[in-house]
Amino acid sequence: MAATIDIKSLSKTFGTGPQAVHAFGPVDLTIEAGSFVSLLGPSGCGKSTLMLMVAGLLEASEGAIYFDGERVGAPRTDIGIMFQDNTLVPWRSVEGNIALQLELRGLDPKPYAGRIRDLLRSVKLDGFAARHPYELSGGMQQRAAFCQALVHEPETLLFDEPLGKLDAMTRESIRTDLQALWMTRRPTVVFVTHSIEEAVQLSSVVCVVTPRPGRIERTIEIDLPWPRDMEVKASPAFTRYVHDIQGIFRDYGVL
Ligand SMILES: Nc1ncnc2c1ncn2[C@@H]1O[C@H](COP(=O)(O)OP(=O)(O)OP(=O)(O)O)[C@@H](O)[C@H]1O
Repeated sequence: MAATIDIKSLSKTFGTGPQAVHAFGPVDLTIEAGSFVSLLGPSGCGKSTLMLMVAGLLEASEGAIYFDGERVGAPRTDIGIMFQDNTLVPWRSVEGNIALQLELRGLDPKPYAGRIRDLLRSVKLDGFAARHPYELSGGMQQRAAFCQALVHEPETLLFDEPLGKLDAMTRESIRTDLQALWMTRRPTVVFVTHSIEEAVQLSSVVCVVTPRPGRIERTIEIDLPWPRDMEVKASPAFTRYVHDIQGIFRDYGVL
C-alpha cells in the first residue's frame, strides 16, 4: 500500500546565532497515498532539505513527518530515492549497482534477477547490464539510477530533480517512463523540479514553494487527462496551468 505522508509544522534551520540559515518552513502538507506531488520552487528555497527530512536522512528543527501515522525518526529503507547526481558506485557493473540497493536493505538479489532485467529493458539499457558506470553516458547513468530507485518495489518514491542534468530527449523519455510507472503501480511520488512544464505534465498536485525560507502557499490540483502526452501538452488547458504558475513566480520576483 502506498503511504500517505503528513508534514506537520515542519521547519529547518541550519546552524545557530548570526550564522543561522532558516532554510525551510514552517510547512503543513498532506501528500495523499498514490498521488504524484511536485515541489516546484526557486533555487535555494529548501526543496532538497525537505526531501532529506522526508527520507529520514535529516532531522527537522521543528515539527514532524508521518508515514501513515508513523513518525519518521530514522532513514527509511522502504522508499526509493533518486537525486540529480546519481549514486552509482564506479567499481560495480550496472547490474551490480542495482543489486547493491537490495543488499543494503538486507535482501538477497538472486530472486530479483528477472526484475532487474525487466527494469533495464524498460529504460533501454538491456545489453549494458555488465558495463560499468564510466562506460555509460550521463543520461544512461541516470536511467540506471532510475532502476536503482525502483528495484525493491517501493510504494513511496522521492525524486530530487532527477532529470535536471539530462538532455531534452532523454528527459522526455524518462518522464514518459515515470508517468507510465505511476499510472500502473500508483506509488506515492514526491518530485522536486525547477521546471513548471515538467511539474504540470507529471503531477496530480503541484506545490508552489516560496523563495527561502520555503513555504507552501499554493497547492494546485492539475486536472488534465492521463497520460499527459504530446497532445495534452499542446492543449490550451495545459498552457493555462503553466501560465498561471509563471504568474505566481513573477509575483514572488523570481521570474
Ligand atoms: N547542510 C547545510 N548546512 C547549511 N546550510 C544548508 C545546508 N543544506 C542546505 N543549506 C541551505 O539551506 C537553503 C536551502 O537549500 P536546499 O538545497 O534545500 O534548496 P533547494 O530548494 O533544493 O535548492 P536547489 O533548487 O538550488 O537545489 C540554502 O540556503 C542552503 O544554503
